[in-house]
Amino acid sequence: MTRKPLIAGNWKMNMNHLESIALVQKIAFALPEKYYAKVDVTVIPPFTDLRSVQQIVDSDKLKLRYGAQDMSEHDSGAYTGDISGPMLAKLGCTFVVVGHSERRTYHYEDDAVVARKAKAALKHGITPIICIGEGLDIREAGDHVDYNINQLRGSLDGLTQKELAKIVIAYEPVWAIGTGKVASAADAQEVCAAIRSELSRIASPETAAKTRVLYGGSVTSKNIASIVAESDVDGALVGGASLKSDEFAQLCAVAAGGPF
Ligand SMILES: O=C(CO)COP(=O)(O)O
Repeated sequence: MTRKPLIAGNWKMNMNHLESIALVQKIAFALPEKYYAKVDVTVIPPFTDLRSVQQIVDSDKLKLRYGAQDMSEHDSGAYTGDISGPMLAKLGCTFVVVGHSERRTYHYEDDAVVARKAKAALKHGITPIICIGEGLDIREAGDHVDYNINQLRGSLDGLTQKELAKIVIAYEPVWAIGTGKVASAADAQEVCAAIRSELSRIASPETAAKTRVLYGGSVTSKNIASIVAESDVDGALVGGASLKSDEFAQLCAVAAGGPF
């Protein structure tokens, strides 16, 4: 089965709403519409930018999609500072990242809460991009495959078969995030393939065959070609390189098999 690659630009805590308007317009200009037949592209701005991004995407009928970097497991209520699935759905978000290693580290999110957030996203028609990934100590000990599979199981706990068929997984080794130390294409393939076989067990072979498994960690327009050439890597979750319009557009064009 061929899976359409997905490139997700995670802006993290960068870009105010005015900057977000400029960046989306520049990406739209730099990546001609024809590329969207071969690659899905989404930006993942901070919450404060989503309304501005929505307005640009809607008014210019862009094929670019957008999503949020996190969401609450709850629909509403006394959860100061949190943002709910219904709020994101109302803003037209297609995706939400859950379980990013920065949330796991700085906000102490564990697999159980990640799984509940993923379930909440699906309840509101938003596709969760569920992140897993090992630290350097685990990689050096050679335990990375087992570690990621355990994290995957925990982060999917309680999802029904129907829900499992609607998710995106992102493998982001923590040691490769923001460090310039990209995993080799073979390293990315090893874990992404293991994720797919586990999905085949906990969901079904059909679901595993159609689920997009992304790689993230120091992805640029220079290394994306070798990463997406791997049979089980279906795109990338991109941090730093998603903040520059030309670089991000180039990266998406290469993921589409271009430039053409
Ligand atoms: O964490 C990441 C995307 O979610 C990766 O960040 P970098 O691409 O900056 O390494």
